[in-house]
Amino acid sequence: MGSRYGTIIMGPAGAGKTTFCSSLIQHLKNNRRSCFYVNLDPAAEEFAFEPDVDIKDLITLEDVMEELHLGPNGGLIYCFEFLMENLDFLTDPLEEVSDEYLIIIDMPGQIELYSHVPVVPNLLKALTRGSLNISMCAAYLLESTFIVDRAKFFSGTLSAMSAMLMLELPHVNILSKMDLVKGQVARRDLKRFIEADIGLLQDAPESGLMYDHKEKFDAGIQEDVTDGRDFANLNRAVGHLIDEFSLVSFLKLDAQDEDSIGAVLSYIDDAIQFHEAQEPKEPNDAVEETEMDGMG
Ligand SMILES: Nc1nc2c(ncn2[C@@H]2O[C@H](COP(=O)(O)OP(=O)(O)OP(=O)(O)O)[C@@H](O)[C@H]2O)c(=O)[nH]1
Repeated sequence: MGSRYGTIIMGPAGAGKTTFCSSLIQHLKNNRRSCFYVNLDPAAEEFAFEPDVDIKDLITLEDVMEELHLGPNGGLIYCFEFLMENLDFLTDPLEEVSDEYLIIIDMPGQIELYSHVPVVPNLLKALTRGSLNISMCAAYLLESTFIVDRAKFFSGTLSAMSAMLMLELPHVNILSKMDLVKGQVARRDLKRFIEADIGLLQDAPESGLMYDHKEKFDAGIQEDVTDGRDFANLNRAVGHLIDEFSLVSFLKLDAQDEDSIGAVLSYIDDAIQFHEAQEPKEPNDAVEETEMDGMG
């Protein structure tokens, strides 16, 4: 069991990470729970709740891009490497956080951070091992509106899977912005996406065409059929990969809905075994018993 408990909120740009953090903090406050909010996005601008630790007090993306003439992605990697060299900036305040707090870490949206550069795995190792010993769950957000475009959805699913494999943490995948999913067809489709049904990749097996290609096919628009088949084969292979891992499923999130936030939080709590840590500890029990004895 950890000494501290936390969740790291990840996902592509605009997936709703900061909004989810704010809703989660509000929900925790409503339920008289304590939280410790860490912003690790060196380009973040506005927060509904002021972070307890903000990477921008150490380094900002704007300064790095200006002074080192780096682009946004290179600049971001530099910011994280700088953070790793000055890790006390983050670990010292976290040392003060006790086990009844939920530590919430808001991350930037550049997905290369979760796919192939080692800086985030290294950061997480530093937080989850050693004296901090944070029991941590990764929450990976994808926009539910992606369901209108299956190729995007599956590329999102692959990015979630890549993060799961690279970070080696308990993982909760979340479909955000559920309030934007409207209409019967969208809701019917959604059911299949929640469990990442690979059959979706083979919706048009007779033609071997993907959704977008099928629409063009139905509309009589000429396409290079060989490309379509290759694409379908690739999709099938990707589908089997996702299926074989059986790891990718999604929770639904509407950041404006208190029940929806509560449901996602309960998955996070389970993943990090938060409630087990809050049960009365034996030494306290012993103190209570002694006090009871004294009263007699
Ligand atoms: N309708 C709806 N909009 C949402 C929801 N969550 C976030 N948004 C909107 O989506 C946009 C992006 O939200 P953010 O929370 O800034 O997303 P982010 O993932 O932190 O973005 P980056 O930090 O740029 O990667 C904002 O305009 C939000 O208001 C939601 O549950 N429903």
